Amino acid sequence: MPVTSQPTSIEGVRLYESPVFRDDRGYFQELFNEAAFREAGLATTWVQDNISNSRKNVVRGLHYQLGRPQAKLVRVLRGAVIDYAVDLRRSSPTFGKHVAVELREGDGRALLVPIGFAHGFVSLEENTVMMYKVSDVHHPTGERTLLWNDPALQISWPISAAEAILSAKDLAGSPLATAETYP
Ligand SMILES: Cc1cn([C@H]2C[C@H](O)[C@@H](COP(=O)(O)OP(=O)(O)O[C@H]3O[C@@H](C)C(=O)[C@@H](O)[C@H]3O)O2)c(=O)[nH]c1=O
Repeated sequence: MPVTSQPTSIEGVRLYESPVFRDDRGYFQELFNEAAFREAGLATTWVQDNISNSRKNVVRGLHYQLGRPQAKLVRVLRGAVIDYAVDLRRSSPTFGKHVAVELREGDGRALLVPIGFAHGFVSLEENTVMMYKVSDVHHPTGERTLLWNDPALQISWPISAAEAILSAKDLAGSPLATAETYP
């Protein structure tokens, strides 16, 4: 069955949709079919699959890697998130701008976060499970965090800083003004 794709407000960030077959048992979906994604225009070679489980109001991000940058193909297996991709390509007309997309279990959707973007999400439900493919391996010394609630990003998060649950690393993220970026 074909995977369809649609653009977002930022060039290169795309939303893919796979058919979800529902019946009285529940649903079935092909999570990843290489040929179907290639037909839909996405021929990236993925080298690693990641999964995370988050309590409600967990914010992870906004993350990117220097040296070994990663494209990410992001979907939600349980619960729901608002997912964000922030353009960190200095030469881009949309530098500093972001796309926000709601992803939830059973929606058949996958968001492509290309190389050159920071990525993050907020979990809207308890035990939200996110799964994503990445195009390069984890490179701890190249990991960077863009400060999730830097006002310069103009992201309207659905929760306040007091409600958000973040890692120590993410609390200490860099604002856009001093963040290292991509060419
Ligand atoms: C990202 C990553 C982490 N780890 C380890 C390092 C650490 O001990 C533990 C938790 O790592 P973190 O706190 O960085 O996990 P997390 O905050 O979930 O990081 C992820 O956030 C989302 C938004 C992304 O876009 C991902 O690319 C990734 O950066 O897992 C790996 O072994 N491999 C990996 O690829």
